[in-house]
Amino acid sequence: MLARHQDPIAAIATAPGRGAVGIVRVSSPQPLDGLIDAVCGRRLQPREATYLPLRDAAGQAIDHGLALHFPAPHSYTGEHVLELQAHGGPVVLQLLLARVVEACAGARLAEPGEFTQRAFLNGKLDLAQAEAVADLIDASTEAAARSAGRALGGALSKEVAALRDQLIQLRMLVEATLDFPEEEIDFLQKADAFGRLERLAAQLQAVQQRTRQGALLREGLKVVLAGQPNVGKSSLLNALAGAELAIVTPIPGTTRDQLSQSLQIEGVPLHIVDTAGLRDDTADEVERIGIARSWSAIEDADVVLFLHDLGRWTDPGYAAEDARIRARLQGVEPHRILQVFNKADLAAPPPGELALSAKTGAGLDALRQRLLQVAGWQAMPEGVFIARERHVQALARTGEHLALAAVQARSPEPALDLLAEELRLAHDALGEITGAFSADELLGVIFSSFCIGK
Ligand SMILES: Nc1nc2c(c(=O)[nH]1)N(C=O)[C@@H](CNc1ccc(C(=O)N[C@@H](CCC(=O)O)C(=O)O)cc1)CN2
Ligand SMILES: Nc1nc2c(ncn2[C@@H]2O[C@H](COP(=O)(O)OP(=O)(O)OP(=O)(O)O)[C@@H](O)[C@H]2O)c(=O)[nH]1
Ligand SMILES: [Mg+2]
Repeated sequence: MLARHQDPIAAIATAPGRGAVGIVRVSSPQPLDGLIDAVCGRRLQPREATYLPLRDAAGQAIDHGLALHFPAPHSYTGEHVLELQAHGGPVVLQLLLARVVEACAGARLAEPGEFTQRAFLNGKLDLAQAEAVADLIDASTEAAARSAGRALGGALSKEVAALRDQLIQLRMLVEATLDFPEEEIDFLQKADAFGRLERLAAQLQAVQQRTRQGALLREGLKVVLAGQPNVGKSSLLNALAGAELAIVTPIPGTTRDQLSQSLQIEGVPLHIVDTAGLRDDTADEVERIGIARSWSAIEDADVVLFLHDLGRWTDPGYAAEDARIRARLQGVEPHRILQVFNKADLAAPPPGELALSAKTGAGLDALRQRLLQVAGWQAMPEGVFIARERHVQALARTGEHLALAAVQARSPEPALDLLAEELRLAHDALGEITGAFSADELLGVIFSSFCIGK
């Protein structure tokens, strides 16, 4: 494993396919002078773009492009980096890639995320920032991109560092006390150790709140449109998307297969899934399969938008079917179900219920706001940084250990060794976010999800 981190690595850093310009880059712990001589035929001024022929083994130009040399440690990876910026055709770039691997002793193709992994290993980025690099590339809305930019700039890392500094001070107090058992409680009280613990827990909650918002921006919300046939699920999808994506007809059972569309509300990505209308009595084999898929989509949903038809709401047959669906929805946590009444242009909704008309567009804005509310989104004035479920979980574990520490602190006879141990565990959990205490395995999972060349 260690030896692999010493290999020179090379990759095409730009997106696959045709482009105006494409970049091949190499990163190596060893100086790249031999490679530069071979491919560029001359020395390069550090960090200065030079236009020249990029040569193959026979000295023939593969392309004319820009070469850029970043000697270590002043590069993205912290290693020696050479960039060849060529014309962006796939064949040209493949030839250049093959050429640098051949001309650079010991070089191999980079694995996904390996350049960024090296930046992490060389201390150029911490783990939360490295993840933000991938999130910036994957961002599907402007809000997500901006908040990934903030995380890459170290916003999450700074908040975590502030918590960690407080925690370290507290640990020092407690650990010091462990060595002088006679005076222990008195000493801790004088140093306001327990007050510090409470303030730290409060500070953690604020960071957790912001991190959850960041995770929502990254993952988005999966909203499944469910309900009986013909209630207007596909019409609602089309109305939210502002385009005729799904087929709409007055015939019940129109939608057979799922149709997903990603959109955004105030920058929060929303993945809307239209499903086949739920009913028990269909004789149609295709529709039955579609309905089975509807139920599995409902299980996967963050929010099930359970849609009703006000035109038929008082019809006994409709009500009976509705009751059957409700019974089957028992397994879904109530906070994940959002009841919505469609076709408000035909009849008034039951009092207090959310109503809309997919046909006229009335009530759509209220629905959007309601979805954000269900998701737990709070419009924060600027400053949300992107985050991942992994960070949310690590903060939650930090909080659990702080809570257990507080139990000791509040007890009339605190067990200081237990208090110290919980604080240590809280510290470890916090360290996972920036990678201070990350297992190799975790690092592997994180970096392998990057695109190649990053
Ligand atoms: N052509 C090109 N564009 C790119 C990248 C790249 O690698 N190549 N990046 C790659 O993802 C991003 C930029 N990231 C970079 C981060 C650090 C350094 C760098 O040279 N750092 C030095 C010097 C810093 C300074 O002068 O302030 C250092 O950290 O010491 C370069 C690119 C986006 N654009
Ligand atoms: N008046 C009125 N009609 C609507 C409204 N929304 C949908 N419809 C009509 O209701 C019928 C069914 O609409 P769809 O969107 O296909 O319903 P669905 O729930 O997707 O139906 P299935 O795919 O069969 O499950 C169509 O004729 C729509 O034009 C509405 O708000 N008001
Ligand atoms: Mg439909």
